[in-house]
Amino acid sequence: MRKIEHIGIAVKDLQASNLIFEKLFGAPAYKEEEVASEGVKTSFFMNGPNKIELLEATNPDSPIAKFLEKKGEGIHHIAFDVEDIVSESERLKNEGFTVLNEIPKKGADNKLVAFLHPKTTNGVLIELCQEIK
Ligand SMILES: CC[C@@H](C(=O)O)C(=O)SCCNC(=O)CCNC(=O)[C@H](O)C(C)(C)COP(=O)(O)OP(=O)(O)OC[C@H]1O[C@@H](n2cnc3c(N)ncnc32)[C@H](O)[C@@H]1OP(=O)(O)O
Ligand SMILES: [Co+2]
Repeated sequence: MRKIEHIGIAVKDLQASNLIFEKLFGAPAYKEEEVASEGVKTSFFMNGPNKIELLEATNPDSPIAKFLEKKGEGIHHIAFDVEDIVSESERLKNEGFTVLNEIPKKGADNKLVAFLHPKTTNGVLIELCQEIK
């Protein structure tokens, strides 16, 4: 695992939250993207070297819809940049973490992604991200 790639924030209304984060950072989202397989609409902001991903649910079975129901809006996951997502997932599995998808999935912003169950990471959902070259 290398640096933090992004922090994911669950929101109820993406457009309303875009306005809040645009005011916060003084610059608009550089990208909006729907990822149907995850049941989310996303927007991305850069602030210096840091990336923030806002996520709104697009259906009631989405992980974001469930999270909002249980915990409300707020930080949903921390994503780490990895060079090789398959070998890093394997390493983490061998260390005892529960890898939720051993076959990486296509995420947003040109990434392959895999998740570690928050029950094995002190209650924090961890996303691994490998850039698709
Ligand atoms: C846009 C693509 C991608 C990107 O490119 O960046 C994304 O970021 S996609 C983000 C959305 N996708 C995911 O989150 C996929 C991974 N998540 C999951 O597979 C599930 O959400 C889960 C973590 C396995 C939980 O699912 P499930 O067991 O069905 O939900 P429950 O609501 O019953 O929760 C069980 C348990 O886990 C706690 N929980 C759930 N989500 C989180 C979270 N984000 N952070 C911390 N804890 C979480 C939940 O509170 C429950 O705890 P207990 O009540 O104590 O049992
Ligand atoms: Co993410």
